[in-house]
Amino acid sequence: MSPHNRSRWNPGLILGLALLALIVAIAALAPLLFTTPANALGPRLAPPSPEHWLGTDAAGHDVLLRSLVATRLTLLLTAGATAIAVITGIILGTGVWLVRPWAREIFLRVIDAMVAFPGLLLALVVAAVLGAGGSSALIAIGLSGIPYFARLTANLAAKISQQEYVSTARLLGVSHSRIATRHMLPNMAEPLLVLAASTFAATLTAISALSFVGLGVQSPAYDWGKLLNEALPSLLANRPYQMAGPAALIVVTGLAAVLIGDGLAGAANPRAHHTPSKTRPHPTTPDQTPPPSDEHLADIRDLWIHSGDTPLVKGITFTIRHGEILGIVGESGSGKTLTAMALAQLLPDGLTPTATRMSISDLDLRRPAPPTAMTDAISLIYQDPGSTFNPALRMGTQLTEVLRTHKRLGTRAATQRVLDALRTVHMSRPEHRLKQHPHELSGGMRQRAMIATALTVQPRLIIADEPTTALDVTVQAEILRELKRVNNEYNASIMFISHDIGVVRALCDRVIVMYHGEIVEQIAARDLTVESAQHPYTRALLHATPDIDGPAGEKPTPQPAQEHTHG
Ligand SMILES: Nc1ncnc2c1ncn2[C@@H]1O[C@H](COP(=O)(O)OP(=O)(O)OP(=O)(O)O)[C@@H](O)[C@H]1O
Repeated sequence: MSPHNRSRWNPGLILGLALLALIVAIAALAPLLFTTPANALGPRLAPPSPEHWLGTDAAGHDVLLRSLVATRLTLLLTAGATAIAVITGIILGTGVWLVRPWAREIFLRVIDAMVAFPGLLLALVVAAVLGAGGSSALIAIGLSGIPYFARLTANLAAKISQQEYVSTARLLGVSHSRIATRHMLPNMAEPLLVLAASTFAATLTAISALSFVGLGVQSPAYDWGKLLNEALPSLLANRPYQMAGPAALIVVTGLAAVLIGDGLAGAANPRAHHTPSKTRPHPTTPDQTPPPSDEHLADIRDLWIHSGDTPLVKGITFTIRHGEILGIVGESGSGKTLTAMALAQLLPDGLTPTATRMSISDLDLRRPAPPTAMTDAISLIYQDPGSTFNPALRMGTQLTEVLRTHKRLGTRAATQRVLDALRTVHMSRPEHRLKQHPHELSGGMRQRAMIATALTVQPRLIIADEPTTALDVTVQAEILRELKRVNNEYNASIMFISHDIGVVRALCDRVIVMYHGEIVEQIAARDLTVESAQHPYTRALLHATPDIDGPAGEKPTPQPAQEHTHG
């Protein structure tokens, strides 16, 4: 989509709406005004003249008047068939991502097979079975459009279903229908509108084609396709003007649909109305009490994660104490994220975890845990604050969702809790933020909002997976300070995944070094120096880290991390 399409009223949309208004006006008025003169018989096969602008047909009907009268029936048939294809296609295409993986595979293969079958041929078969006529054409073309639309919707939904806000909604136990309607469909609205508009244009030609070959609308009714059919002998006899009326109306209507789809797509995109914010932080005091402290919070023993027969994480064992910040470092692909996702029960399809023990307090994470228990146990802060939130929903709706869904708080109480948390993490103008969409907040603000969400539910473990990698270096330091403060003031344990040894050393108490799916070293953060590290891989990592010269044994305040790339 080009940038100029992102304003609410763009020239394409205006032109499309004007053309559609014209066509709809013709559809509404022409049958009322011209049915009788369109049925009147005059001279046969007359050329264009002041009385008959586009001439007359073989029976002596005025071609222009019949083209105008046919508009209503053609539009109704096209709209009906489009509605069948679009609505059913959206339901199927979104639904496949909400069912179990094996059922999804079957559905997708069936849809693929149906897409491969030529749509018009399917429509011909259906029309032949149901008998020729307008309503059979409507059903036939509608049905033949479903697989195509379902496949496109499924492709869009595939991407959205992997977004972190959908994972989070699943983690929170939000119902399938709600995930589909609140989280997935609004984020597919833009491409779906464009697709619906092009489907309308394609349906128009398909319906007209069926009538043209004699399987659509039957006499005495007529649509544009039927008029083209009747004009065919004239075309062959060198009288092309008899086709001009229906042909021009088909082109204009199709053009209107495409222009509107493209224009609406720009308007439907919430990011199109971005107003950057210019406010400053507004610090206030926290009002929450620390949870009680025991010894070990998380206990993971012999955790394996397999993709088919391939082990990706190979029997790792570690614990996290209450109030501890555990760093996990290691090169890209060493299994850091998968370990975290296994704890959160959010491993991608196809990956299987096994462990002799995997628990947070008394919650056994080897079995599906109830959503409320998971919410109390774990909060996630992802790397990319841009995809953490649903771009179609206001921050207030998203930040209060967990409190409304799981803590059963009313909207007012939930909002108050969120506001307190936002103030705690030094979010500027928190009331205003709740009314904004995620794209209106900077990356740092979105990460603060994520930390605030963690504060509102007070989980026992916060998993932060490279939470500052996507941020500006100055913002990184602030976010790290907030994490440290949350840890200090609320005794929240944190599992902090990072590539940045300097940050890990500054922030964490203890560090796990991972390499090829195994833990090669567990070491106190203050010992994370070339001299103290035991394993050659850890020493190699430390050698490769330029900013590790802080005084050993002393824990510095988190400093702005070096900018680094994420593998
Ligand atoms: N869905 C999946 N299917 C198969 N293999 C996967 C899947 N997800 C990750 N892997 C593989 O598992 C290994 C560990 O991945 P993981 O994302 O945990 O690494 P990481 O240490 O977090 O890396 P990074 O720092 O780049 O995020 C990698 O080799 C990766 O290619």
